[in-house]
Amino acid sequence: MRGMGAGGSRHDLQERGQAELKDVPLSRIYGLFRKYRGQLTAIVLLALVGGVIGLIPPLVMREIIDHALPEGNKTGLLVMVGLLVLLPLASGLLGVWQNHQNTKVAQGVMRDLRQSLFANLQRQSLGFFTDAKAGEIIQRLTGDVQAVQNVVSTLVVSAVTQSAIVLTSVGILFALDWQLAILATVILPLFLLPVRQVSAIRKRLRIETQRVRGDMSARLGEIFGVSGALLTRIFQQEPQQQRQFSELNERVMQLELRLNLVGRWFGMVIGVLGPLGTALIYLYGGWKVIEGTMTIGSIVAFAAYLGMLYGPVATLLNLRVELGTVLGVFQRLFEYEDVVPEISDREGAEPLREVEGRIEYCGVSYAYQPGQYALQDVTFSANPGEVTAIVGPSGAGKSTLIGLIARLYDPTEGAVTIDGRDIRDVTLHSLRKQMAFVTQESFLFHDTVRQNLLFAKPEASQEEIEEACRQAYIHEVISALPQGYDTMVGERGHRLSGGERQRLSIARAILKDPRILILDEATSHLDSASEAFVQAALDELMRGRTTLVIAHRLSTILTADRIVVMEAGRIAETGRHAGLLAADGLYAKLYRTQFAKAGADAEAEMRASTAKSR
Ligand SMILES: Nc1ncnc2c1ncn2[C@@H]1O[C@H](COP(=O)(O)OP(=O)(O)OP(=O)(O)O)[C@@H](O)[C@H]1O
Repeated sequence: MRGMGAGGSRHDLQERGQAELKDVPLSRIYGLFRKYRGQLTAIVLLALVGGVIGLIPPLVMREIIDHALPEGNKTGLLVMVGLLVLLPLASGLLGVWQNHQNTKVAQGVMRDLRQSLFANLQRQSLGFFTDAKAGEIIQRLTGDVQAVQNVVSTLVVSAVTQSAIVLTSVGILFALDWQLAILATVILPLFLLPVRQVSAIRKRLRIETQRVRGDMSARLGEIFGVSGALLTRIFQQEPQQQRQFSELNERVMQLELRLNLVGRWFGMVIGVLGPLGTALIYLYGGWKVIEGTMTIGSIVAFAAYLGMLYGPVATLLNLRVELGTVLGVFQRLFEYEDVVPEISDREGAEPLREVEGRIEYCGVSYAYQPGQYALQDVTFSANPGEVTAIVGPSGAGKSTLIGLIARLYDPTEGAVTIDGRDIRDVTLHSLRKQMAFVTQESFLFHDTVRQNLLFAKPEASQEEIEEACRQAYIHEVISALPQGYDTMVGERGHRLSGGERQRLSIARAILKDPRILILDEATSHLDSASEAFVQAALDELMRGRTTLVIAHRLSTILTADRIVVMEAGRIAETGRHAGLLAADGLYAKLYRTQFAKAGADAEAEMRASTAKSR
């Protein structure tokens, strides 16, 4: 199956909330953190020191109550109070530093992960993006990676330091009074039992909220993208979208409310249980004080320690749920890292040097899905400098055919060669350097006109850019824009007209100056003036290059050196216009239904506009 990787095929990529330890190789997670292990050790040590410092104040209070006060020792009192001020200060300062180090490590790991995922996504062939949802890719690269932040704070720091704090506190409790300590260690887990239940509920709610929020962003992206906004208005779907959105919106609100309410209840239970524990300690401990077997200072210290234990114990109880979530995130990220590109350089692939431009398809078949052939046994050649027009009904396999020459896909059977070399034997970079694609949808990035042009040739000078634009009959239009070549083209180039966008993408191809040109002529009808400009620009572009063109224009098929007629994935006929017309086959039928009509329409429009201008 295409796209199979160690993490499975891209079709298997799923949204998972939780994962088990056995599902995720820990060594791989460790690998991500390895280069930060020095910093991590420092973080854990700092957290331990901070935690231990935090444990001292109750002992100081015991000293004040049991010794300084009864003995009237003012100096001792001053020293102890000083300690009560300084200790939290020291632990606070350590906390700031440690938190900064935490974030540094987490951000470093996140940066490395994003970089590695981005690089792997860039290597993927087109098929990957046809199947994956853009929103999901963005979610993994931003949202999921963000979740890694929790790993450092939750797992590394919490697990180690909280365990240390709990162990030390329990040790101190036993040293203070072993009977009371046994009582405390028995009642504490009872009080904390609801914590697990509540956090499991909160976790579920949080995952659900994130999912609904994700849906909301995806919907908003579609609805308010220029194409979506246009479609909505044309089909007058505003009220329906309003309704759908308000449902989602309501759901987000309800979920957030429930999440908050569960949180509040939880806070309340802890708020009540905490003092209840303290009350029990005072009851039992107070009894012992009255009987003279325990000091007042010890009870105060004891109660303080007990209060300090709730947080860390709750965190430790939650650790399994947290660990599951974190592992789930890593699992999803590793899946993306593991998708093996379908198309990549073969071992020992050599660069394709300057070519003459002879293209041959030798017995090429291609199936998107096993057994379902979009192309079957296609054989033809395109001579250097000639124009080969590909025509055929919708779904005949024309786009698939031209995609193979740039190795957007590799043939299931057969081979495509350039100047006699199998294109799978040369490096992808050098292959694609030899060709330019002008597609139906002239995609432009949300950037300036200049940057969009430089995409084809980053080192091009202003003169080269302008020359290419002159040849594409677009220079005048650009010069008349408010900031000329520095004007932003708007989302997907929607500031420019369809014809202008096409000419800009033609200028981009001219700038690249390739030997091989792949064209997918737009089916949309431009007005005759625009059409004439686009045609003139295309003629300029095709001159002297080997051109494969999915033809929709009459002029293209009339002047083509060869016409390849496709039908249901096979070549039905090849030849030139006159010969094919005479043969009275599929081409003649297509010509009568599509091309002759398109030509007549264009001619009529041309005549009308000339009459009007007179
Ligand atoms: N990504 C894909 N996955 C599965 N099948 C596909 C995919 N892309 C195209 N196909 C199928 O392959 C066949 C050929 O499609 P192709 O786009 O090459 O036709 P076409 O001649 O360019 O059509 P049109 O003129 O309508 O653009 C069609 O049956 C189509 O449904």
